[in-house]
Amino acid sequence: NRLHATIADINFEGILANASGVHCQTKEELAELLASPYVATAVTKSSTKEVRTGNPKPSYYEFEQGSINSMGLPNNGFDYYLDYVSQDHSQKPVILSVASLSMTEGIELLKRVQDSDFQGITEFNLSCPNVVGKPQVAYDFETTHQILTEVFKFFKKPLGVKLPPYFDFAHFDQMADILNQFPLSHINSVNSIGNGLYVDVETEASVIKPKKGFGGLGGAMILPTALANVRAFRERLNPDIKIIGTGGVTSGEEVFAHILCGADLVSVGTELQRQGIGLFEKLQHELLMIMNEKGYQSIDEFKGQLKTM
Ligand SMILES: O=C(O)c1[nH]c(=O)[nH]c(=O)c1I
Repeated sequence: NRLHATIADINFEGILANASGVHCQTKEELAELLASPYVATAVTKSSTKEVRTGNPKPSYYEFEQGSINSMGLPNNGFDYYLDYVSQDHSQKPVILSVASLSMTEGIELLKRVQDSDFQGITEFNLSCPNVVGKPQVAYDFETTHQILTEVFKFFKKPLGVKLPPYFDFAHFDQMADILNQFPLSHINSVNSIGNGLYVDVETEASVIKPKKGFGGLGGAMILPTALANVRAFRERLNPDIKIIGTGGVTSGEEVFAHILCGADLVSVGTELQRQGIGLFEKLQHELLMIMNEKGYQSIDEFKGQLKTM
């Protein structure tokens, strides 16, 4: 297969996935993703111990250049998703996303994953920007180091982390130094650009209700930030730590660019929300066309091979 990847000894046929949060709230949505021959894996909505309804609506808004969301971590509860991923989906791996409303809750949930029958990949979301009063954990390097130190005392299954975008080389360096201390299966980079603000000039108002209109940015406009983060971490991280590239994918071109920067899998959020599951066939077709034009048989021939001047 020309499009393949391996994370934590788990093989993926194809390289496309949903971004956590999109088309992954219910078992039906997850099953629909897995049923698509163009989807390599499904990532669950980040889950918390308790069921959450999330922030008041409207909490999602799309505009030409992308999207803004302040969903507020709505989810059907950890047990619901652990039950689903623990069922046999042998035809495809499923990634379980776990949120951390607090260090103690995150650790408790990961202990339950460790003690469960689930043998797949868990992704610890350290970057939700929309829980009122809660900071994005991964912007606090000391706390991130502390949490990962605690977690890896007991967690022996494949574990990755969902990271927010960073914007400073000192932060790329500091975060990579921390991550390289742990046997992580992968990082997923980037989460939305936190706390953007979209203003509707006609109504002179913000467009989502939570947090006076502040929310995470996604879609086409975040591509350069997403690619920079994928590239920066690929250059800095231990090669055993794989990368799921997320952010700004609307066509095969951006999938190609993510791989060129070092991504092993590529996940899609805003555009998936817009176009639905049919998008994956389009993305895979476009990627293969680009590879044919360039004479690449497999993505291994160009993965991480971004040229510089
Ligand atoms: O508001 C959300 O539910 C949300 N929204 C995002 O853009 N990223 C996240 O990690 C989460 I947990």
